[in-house]
Amino acid sequence: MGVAVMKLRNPPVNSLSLECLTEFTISLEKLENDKSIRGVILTSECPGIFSAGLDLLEMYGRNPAHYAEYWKNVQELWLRLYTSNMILVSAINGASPAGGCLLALCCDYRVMADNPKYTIGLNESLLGIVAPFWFKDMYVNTIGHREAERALQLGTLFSPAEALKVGVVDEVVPEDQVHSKARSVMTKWLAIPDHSRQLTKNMMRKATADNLIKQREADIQNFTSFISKDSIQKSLHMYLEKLKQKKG
Ligand SMILES: CC/C=C\C/C=C\C/C=C\C=C\CC(=O)SCCNC(=O)CCNC(=O)[C@H](O)C(C)(C)COP(=O)(O)OP(=O)(O)OC[C@H]1O[C@@H](n2cnc3c(N)ncnc32)[C@H](O)[C@@H]1OP(=O)(O)O
Repeated sequence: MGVAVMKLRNPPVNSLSLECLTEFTISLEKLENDKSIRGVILTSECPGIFSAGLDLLEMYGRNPAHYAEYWKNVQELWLRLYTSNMILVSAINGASPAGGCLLALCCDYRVMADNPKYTIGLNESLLGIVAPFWFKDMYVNTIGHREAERALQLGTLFSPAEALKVGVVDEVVPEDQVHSKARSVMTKWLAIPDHSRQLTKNMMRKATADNLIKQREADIQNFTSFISKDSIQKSLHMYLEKLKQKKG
């Protein structure tokens, strides 16, 4: 039926390393150029994890040129996903913090597994960093200004039930039904003529995408100088240590 399934596979936690981001963007571009493909189901092959978001090791202890290169690729993936002409449905089969949530938010419809261990949200403030304006814009577009304001400040990671209530996801289903539900949602969306759906999607999303496009270079510079600060590097160090200690 012209539907591709993209499975994120970067063990152990599907963090979005530079290599992973680049491969993702290229795969997406190929699908976009394949006229037989009308829809993509985005899911994960890592058990219990949709995506741990941006790779913290790409943002910690590197040089400014690396940060700039990394951020350019984060922007590129976001622009491609958010403005895709294809129907994107995410089958969220695990934890989905920060950049993981961002991937899901780019989709046209989000189905999440009903497992309270899985959480989703933009938790950047918990790491001592700030979600960029275009993450924020997409959050506001999805859940409204007040909910986004609160969730961004608190770095809220929502359980599936909470995510459904606030509108971060569209549907929560038993874990073993995530994929079948994503497929049935896709079938419904495929019934809409592509041209009218695509024009409508473009009308809804263009202003948000253009907002980044017109200041991409400045955004890269902001990110690079922000992430290079000693205080921010210190926060990231502490967060990485906390992740390590969780194990021991
Ligand atoms: C003024 C403003 C201007 C500009 C904007 C500025 C800044 C914006 C900057 C950045 C925005 C970033 C968005 C992001 O996506 S940041 C990433 C946020 N991600 C997280 O907080 C998730 C952290 N991870 C977890 O919570 C958990 O790992 C988990 C729930 C995903 C999985 O838990 P598990 O118990 O199954 O696994 P762990 O033992 O915790 O982890 C295994 C292994 O993986 C490492 N790891 C986890 N997450 C990441 C990651 N995101 N990047 C890199 N590595 C990660 C973890 O440390 C473990 O490593 P070791 O095995 O100990 O080596």
